[in-house]
Amino acid sequence: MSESVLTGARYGKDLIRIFRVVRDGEFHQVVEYNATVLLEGDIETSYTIGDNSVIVATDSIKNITYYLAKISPHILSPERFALHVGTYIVSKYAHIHRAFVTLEKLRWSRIPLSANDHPHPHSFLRDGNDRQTVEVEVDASAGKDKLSAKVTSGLTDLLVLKSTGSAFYGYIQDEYTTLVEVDDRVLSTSVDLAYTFAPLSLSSPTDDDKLDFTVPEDFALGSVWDAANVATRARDATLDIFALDDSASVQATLFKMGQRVIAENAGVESVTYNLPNKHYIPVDMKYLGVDNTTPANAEVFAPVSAPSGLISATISRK
Ligand SMILES: O=c1[nH]c(=O)c2[nH]c(=O)[nH]c2[nH]1
Repeated sequence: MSESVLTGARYGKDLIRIFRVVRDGEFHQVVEYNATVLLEGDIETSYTIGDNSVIVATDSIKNITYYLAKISPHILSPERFALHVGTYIVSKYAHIHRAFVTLEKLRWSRIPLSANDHPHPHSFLRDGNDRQTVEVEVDASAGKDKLSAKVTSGLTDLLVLKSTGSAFYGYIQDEYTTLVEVDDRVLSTSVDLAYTFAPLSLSSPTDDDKLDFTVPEDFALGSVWDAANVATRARDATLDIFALDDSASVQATLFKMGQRVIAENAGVESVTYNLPNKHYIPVDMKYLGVDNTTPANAEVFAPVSAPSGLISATISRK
């Protein structure tokens, strides 16, 4: 056998499902997360010589995550909760140098009652399959008193469609071209968006029980400490541009979305969109003498589940 060496190792718990209620009398706030918590550090011997003494069991990683879901003051903010989990683990275990915490936040919105306009204080509705996403890396490799963190947030599975206001023409015509140029088409995509905040340095946690970081009081608007508003603005900007842009292509519309997220959020350094082009093909009825293919007469479409285009790009602050 030729010689080999371990060049990377990371482990932890995936698919930790968390639901948390925050009660204020009758008025409740709820969050539901799918979490992944992975660790790196001086753990090589667990792989190379079966040395389990360096392993924090993935079961314990799950238990820490649930404990922090119970006691963390940050539970309602996915960014801050992920930072708390990461900070806690790298601070508690001397040989763990990095924590990677990924959260998906599921939608639970208050039920608006039909009798009056007041949203219900403790009844909720899954009003969309899109999920907010957060990826946090807490790095203690420079020392436990010098924690730094990278935070990337975004959203996934935001399904949108527009029935006009999208064209596609002027592309390369050669022996492989069968696509017909159109000045009007159906455009649909499932938005996957990730935006990266400027790197953070975190204050070192002191309270052994909570191992928490502190949030600066004078945090800047649009920064990671303002992440809930950034998330709302990024989702709104994406939907606005999708609806209002007279789209020349998915590529051109994507770029405008990214430009707006950067312009509106001072703390966001770069934005990556992945946009599948979910094709809706006008059904050809010429054999019946019926025109359903010229853009003005295209009314019946066959949604095509595969293949789809896939357009992606990263837009960064200059
Ligand atoms: O907006 C589009 N971009 C493309 O690159 C492409 N390619 C294609 O076949 N249709 C489209 N639409």
